[in-house]
Amino acid sequence: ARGVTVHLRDHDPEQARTAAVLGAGTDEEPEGPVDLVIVAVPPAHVAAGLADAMRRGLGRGYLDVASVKGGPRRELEALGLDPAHLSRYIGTHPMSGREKSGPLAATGDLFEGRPWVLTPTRDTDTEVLNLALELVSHCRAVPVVMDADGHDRAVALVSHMPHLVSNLVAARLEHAEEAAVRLCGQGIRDVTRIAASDPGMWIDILSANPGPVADLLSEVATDLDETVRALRALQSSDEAKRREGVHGIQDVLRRGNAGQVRVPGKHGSAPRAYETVAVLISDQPGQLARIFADAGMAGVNIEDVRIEHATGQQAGLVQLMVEQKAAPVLSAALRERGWTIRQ
Ligand SMILES: NC(=O)c1ccc[n+]([C@@H]2O[C@H](COP(=O)([O-])OP(=O)(O)OC[C@H]3O[C@@H](n4cnc5c(N)ncnc54)[C@H](O)[C@@H]3O)[C@@H](O)[C@H]2O)c1
Ligand SMILES: O=C(O)C(=O)C[C@]1(C(=O)O)C=C[C@@H](O)C=C1
Repeated sequence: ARGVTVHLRDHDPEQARTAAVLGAGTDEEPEGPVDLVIVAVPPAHVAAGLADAMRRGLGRGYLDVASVKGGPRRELEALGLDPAHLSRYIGTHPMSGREKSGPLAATGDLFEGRPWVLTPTRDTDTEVLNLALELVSHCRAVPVVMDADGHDRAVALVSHMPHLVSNLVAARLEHAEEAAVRLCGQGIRDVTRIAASDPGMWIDILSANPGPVADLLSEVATDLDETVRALRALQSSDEAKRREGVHGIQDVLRRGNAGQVRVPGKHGSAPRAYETVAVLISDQPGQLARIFADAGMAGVNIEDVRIEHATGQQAGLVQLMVEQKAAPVLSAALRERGWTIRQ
């Protein structure tokens, strides 16, 4: 979309072909070295993939997008490459992804407005840093410079520990009664979405960052113990104990609120208050595309979107987040085109 020629290569040629058909580039080999080689393979294969590309002189610059940065760099350094090769490498990590794998899960706007971490060292060639910055800019992401180990500590907090917590919550459902599971609403969908991710990829990620994640999970475990104690106190027949329990729970909820407001909004700044227009859709192909097209015809920009599926029903609720003044315009336009709007 930005006029850059992209050559795709995968150890499974079928994946590269599918990505090419979807418009991600061409699966034909380049005629000579490319400007930038991007290695986007599971973390455990990153160092070998980079070293192989460097030895074959496939590009002027090399980067990877793995979710961990310290391990792949150290593995690459241990492979005994020429230092001139190493200076042409920069480790990066776009802070956006999907719980599904492969080209069919890809979307063109995945990185828009998201942080994209770059981990240059003193030896990184300026031209390579600039190529990486150009890539981030093409993807409309926001560059953030960090050192590799600082990055790994940060993502332990904002990505790796939450991933495990999501799995732990989802694991409670494995043998739960069907009568309970059918009641799943949006809250548990939000909390467990990422638990659908590829376990192989996550074993690689967690194996490369076990210490910081274990430290954080141990803090969560302490909080859990205190929360369980507070809940047990709420069951007590002693009034003073029950009050203690209420304080304990209030404390957890207050601390949760205080942490949640620190989560940045879509464009990296404080979350913005959008108005929600909720539209009822039937479970048929093309419904979402029609809503988006109708919103576009009404001149309304959709800032965010959420979909709630009702269990066991052929219908769902699409929540369109728009600027406050655009909400009445969108509601009226969609009603006029036959959509049912939920207040
Ligand atoms: N999915 C996310 O949420 C996310 C977000 C940011 C970064 N990342 C990182 O991006 C990288 C790729 O993840 P993904 O989600 O795109 O995975 P994916 O499974 O969608 O794609 C990985 C591709 O690599 C191919 N592959 C595997 N081993 C290979 C090898 N040795 N040589 C060549 N190709 C090989 C696979 O066939 C597959 O097509 C990982 O390092 C991951 O940590 C993922
Ligand atoms: O939202 C998702 O599905 C993700 O995969 C997101 C997520 C994250 O934790 O933020 C997961 C791992 C990647 O390294 C980067 C992004």
